Amino acid sequence: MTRIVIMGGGPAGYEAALVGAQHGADVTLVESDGLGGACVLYDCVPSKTFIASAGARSAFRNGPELGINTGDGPIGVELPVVHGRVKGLALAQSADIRARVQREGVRIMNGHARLCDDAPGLAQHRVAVRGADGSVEKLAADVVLIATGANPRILPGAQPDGERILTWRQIYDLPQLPEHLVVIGSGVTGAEFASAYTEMGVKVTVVSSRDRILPHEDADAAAVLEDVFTERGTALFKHARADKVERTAGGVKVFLADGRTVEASHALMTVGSIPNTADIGLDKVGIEAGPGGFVPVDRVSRTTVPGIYAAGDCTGLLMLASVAAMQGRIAMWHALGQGVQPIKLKTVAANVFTHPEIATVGISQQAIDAGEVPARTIMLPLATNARAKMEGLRRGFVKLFCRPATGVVIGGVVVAPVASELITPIALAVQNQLTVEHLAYTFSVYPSLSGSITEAGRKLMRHDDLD
Ligand SMILES: Cc1cc2nc3c(=O)[nH]c(=O)nc-3n(C[C@H](O)[C@H](O)[C@H](O)COP(=O)(O)OP(=O)(O)OC[C@H]3O[C@@H](n4cnc5c(N)ncnc54)[C@H](O)[C@@H]3O)c2cc1C
Ligand SMILES: NC(=O)c1ccc[n+]([C@@H]2O[C@H](COP(=O)([O-])OP(=O)(O)OC[C@H]3O[C@@H](n4cnc5c(N)ncnc54)[C@H](O)[C@@H]3O)[C@@H](O)[C@H]2O)c1
Repeated sequence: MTRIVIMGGGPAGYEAALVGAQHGADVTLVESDGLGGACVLYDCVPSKTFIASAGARSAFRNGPELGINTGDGPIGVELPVVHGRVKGLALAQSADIRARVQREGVRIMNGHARLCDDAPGLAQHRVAVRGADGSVEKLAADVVLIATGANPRILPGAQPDGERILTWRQIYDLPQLPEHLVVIGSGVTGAEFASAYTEMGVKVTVVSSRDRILPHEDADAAAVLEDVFTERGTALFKHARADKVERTAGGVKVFLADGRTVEASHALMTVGSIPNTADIGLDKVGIEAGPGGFVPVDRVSRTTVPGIYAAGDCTGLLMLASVAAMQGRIAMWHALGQGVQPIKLKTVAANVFTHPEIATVGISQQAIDAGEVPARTIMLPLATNARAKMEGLRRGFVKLFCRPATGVVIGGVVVAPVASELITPIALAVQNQLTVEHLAYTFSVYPSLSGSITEAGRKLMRHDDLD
């Protein structure tokens, strides 16, 4: 029986454990915190739960326009209830995952795992597990999966104190909403929290080292979000690198590299993550970490050392829970001799949970504009969609990209309140190489936002006829 040791119980680790157990392997999963990993306990699940509360508050904004009276004062936020719900849901999901993994016959060990081979180049590997009481157990393994995830990056001049200078993992302990929150970093994490706190009625300032919010996302989508921020009074400092953050009598002061300063009541640091790879014995097996400390892997999750695989955020491939889980499963299928398809990042659907949401799949507009990929494109503003008008939605759009000659769908972007749901038909088309004709002939419900997707298909199809 193949002995598998998995280091880390996030989506990469626990999904791999389930596959290993399903294929009859002897699987041990070592986790130093809780099952579900940082994803379930501190990052993805808590943030999306918090954002759900923020969204519930924003739902009242259109009330008067739609003839619904929501009273004169602002809509209140019961923060202890919001935070209690966030933490409760995270713990419950972690417990569900633990129970499921245990039910499948996986041995779960609580402790810190470290590779401890006597020398690099051995066919079998060993993992030392240090428990909370200091005891150490050494496990022999035919296959090891490194799935240790990542932690918030800390700026040397901005040490989080959990009170005023915060990482995104500390905000759920705040007793009250900040009076004025400065969010440092405008990647996906920064944008999501800036949007959520804005929707909660908090004054927010975003400090972005780049020329815009969401520098890695679709530029038109980011422009919509910037418009929304402007409308809601959320300030955006561009080309602004934070050097340090200091506590003041009443809050925090952020010092920007160009000499400007920003004062606020609280600072939220969202300047990226660093992989948990420093103390896991990579040197013992001869794995050299790549730039930024990430473990280099190929598309079937192999490291440079036979028998040792890596998956998830510690590889830095694409820091998403869905990608982590798929990398973990692929590692197990490969290790256990199952037929396996290498991971294809071009078919990954992703969503930024701002208000409105921004969902993407496939080839980006940027790659098309740069001439890297030939494509025909269409962008339909939601303002032309009948359902959007009924709902009072003015912002947002659907973009669709297809191959010039064949009309095969190669990507798309949706900006809408529920873009995370609307992207699926486009993702389905990209994954299965469907054409704009397939979309055009698909019945969408009338009236519906997804009608804009089938209409985009029709618009691109008509181009075909004219070619
Ligand atoms: C604020 C935020 C929101 C996000 N929202 C989304 C989202 O909406 N959708 C999405 O797809 N992705 C989201 N992500 C990304 C997603 O959380 C990560 O991609 C995902 O957590 C990666 O899973 P993982 O298994 O690699 O690592 P993790 O979830 O980090 O799990 C790794 C686990 O390994 C454990 N560990 C570390 N070292 C050791 C060791 N030596 N021994 C034993 N155990 C160890 C850790 O305790 C941890 O529990 C978000 C990220 C952030 C920061
Ligand atoms: N909805 C989701 O799926 C979701 C949500 C959150 C995070 N994630 C994933 O997690 C990963 C990390 O995202 P992230 O946003 O946490 O990190 P990131 O590294 O993508 O963004 C951090 C940003 O902070 C900026 N920055 C760094 N130092 C700075 C400084 N001193 N001053 C001002 N700005 C500074 C960087 O330029 C960068 O734009 C991404 O791959 C993302 O997709 C996904």
